[in-house]
Amino acid sequence: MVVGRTRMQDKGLILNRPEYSIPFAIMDSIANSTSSAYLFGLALDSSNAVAATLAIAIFMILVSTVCLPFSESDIYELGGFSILTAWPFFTKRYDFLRDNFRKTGQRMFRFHVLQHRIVALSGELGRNVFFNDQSLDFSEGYRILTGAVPQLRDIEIVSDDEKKNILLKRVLYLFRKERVVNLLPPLFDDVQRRMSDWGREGSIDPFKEVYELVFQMTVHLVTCRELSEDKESIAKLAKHYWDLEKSVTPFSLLLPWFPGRAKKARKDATMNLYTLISGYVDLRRNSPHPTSDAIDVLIAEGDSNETIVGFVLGAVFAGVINTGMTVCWALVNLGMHLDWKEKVSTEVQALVSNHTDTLSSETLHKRLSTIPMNAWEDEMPVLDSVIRETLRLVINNTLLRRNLTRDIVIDGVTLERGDFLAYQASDVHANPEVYPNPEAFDPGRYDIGREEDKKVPMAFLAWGAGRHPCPGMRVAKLEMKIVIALIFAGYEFEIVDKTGKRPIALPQPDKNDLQQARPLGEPCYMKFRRIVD
Ligand code: HEM
Repeated sequence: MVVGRTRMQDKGLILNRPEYSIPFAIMDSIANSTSSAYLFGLALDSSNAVAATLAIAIFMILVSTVCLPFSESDIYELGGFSILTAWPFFTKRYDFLRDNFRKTGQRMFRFHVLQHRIVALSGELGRNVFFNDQSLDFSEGYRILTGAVPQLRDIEIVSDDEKKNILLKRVLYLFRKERVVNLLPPLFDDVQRRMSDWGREGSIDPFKEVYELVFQMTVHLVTCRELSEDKESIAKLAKHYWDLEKSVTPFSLLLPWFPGRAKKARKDATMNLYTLISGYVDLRRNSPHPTSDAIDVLIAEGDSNETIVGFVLGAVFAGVINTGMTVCWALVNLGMHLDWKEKVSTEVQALVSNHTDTLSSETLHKRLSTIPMNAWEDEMPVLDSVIRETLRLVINNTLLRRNLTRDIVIDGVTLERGDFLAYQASDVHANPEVYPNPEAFDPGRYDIGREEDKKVPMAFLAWGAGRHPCPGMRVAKLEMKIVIALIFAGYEFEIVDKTGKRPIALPQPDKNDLQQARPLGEPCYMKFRRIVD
């Protein structure tokens, strides 16, 4: 492999590590202290303290950017001031990685976020190490570089649960097939209740209303009926999540210890989430009638309130975003590709007539809720391909790891212990050699005979791969199918722009919008008319 020279090498300027380790050691100590103002003997609430802290922060930022830590490197380093270079990593992550791979022409490049070194990887070799190497930690990268993950440590609730992979274990335990089967009827009730608020005819923003259906179902799956049936509590829960999301700014990620407004907003939102969810855990704990709802199951397992709340926070975060954006885009894609809309409609009609009594006077959602789990999983190949293609086009998250154990050498490049790694799924999902015409919505590319997703190893990464496949896949697919089946069997719909007409151009997701991937430019809407109750 041809390895890029560092910019500093190009300029004949190579600094050794010890020269930058001093200012970064100071930064670390500040970051690790509960408050830099206290470190310097000042009270937090005095305006002097805030000014002093701000001055220290600015000083440290300047020091860190001036003393850019270039080592004698075997990898292309992004030059410039590290803060400025890395800023788009926080604001426009998708573009940042794509553009720098294009610009450098390399399979790997490195940049700095203050004291952290991040290596962006691409290609088959990089992908293989990223997903399979045992030295790579799954959670550190997300915790440190992605602020929207709710963490109880922000409100000084400390538990060892994170280390024990509680979230993964509980998701696997709660989402067992035999458990999920019993949840089908209440999930259909949930969605139906919310959809009936849309009225019989009108127009909705799917990126709000359909997204909310997914939020509702996910909360039901990981908490209890009392919470999921209380519209006001659900709305509050959603608001606290958005408050948390809004509190994340590039500045708050770069200087998480800085006692500014963002830190306070984050703390308040996390506390509000904790109080709300913990209240429902107490409610279930004190109930004389245990149920099979998730909170009751976890109480029976002996989990503390902290563990249960930590699980709920993580599961809602992991569950809603990707499922929400995928089902919204699946509906938009189907609304814009009438041939596929027709095929899905035929498939849904067949499912309904094969598994329900079409002459029954029961409502549609009640009939659908009796369809066996196997039928949802095995008898919807067209919808499966539509979901897969939507995932390929929309879920191009930047996946993160941290190398915690030992140096790893890939193709002559050393990934040092402590380095963060970033891999963007579009590296393969948008590769025209794997997926010809990669921007096109073409669910047929997974058909037998074409099978483009099997052309190279790990060609389809929307559900993860290697050591960390998504444990929520079964439930996420089920949630999407519930929504799509209810819409296809119960409504006529079309995708329109704000004037009520079919958009001239195909709406495209904003891949830098990590929470919702809303359409770029003009919004689009779903115009509907109820046809079957
Ligand atoms: C369309 C929906 C979803 C997509 C596309 C998706 C995608 C992914 C991906 C790509 C990963 C691996 C991340 C990495 O390698 O860094 C992952 C992991 C994970 N997902 Fe999902 N996910 C979805 C829904 C869900 C749901 C509904 C849940 C549970 C409520 C969930 C829980 C998790 C958890 C706990 C992990 C971490 C696994 C581990 O620690 O090894 N996901 N997901």
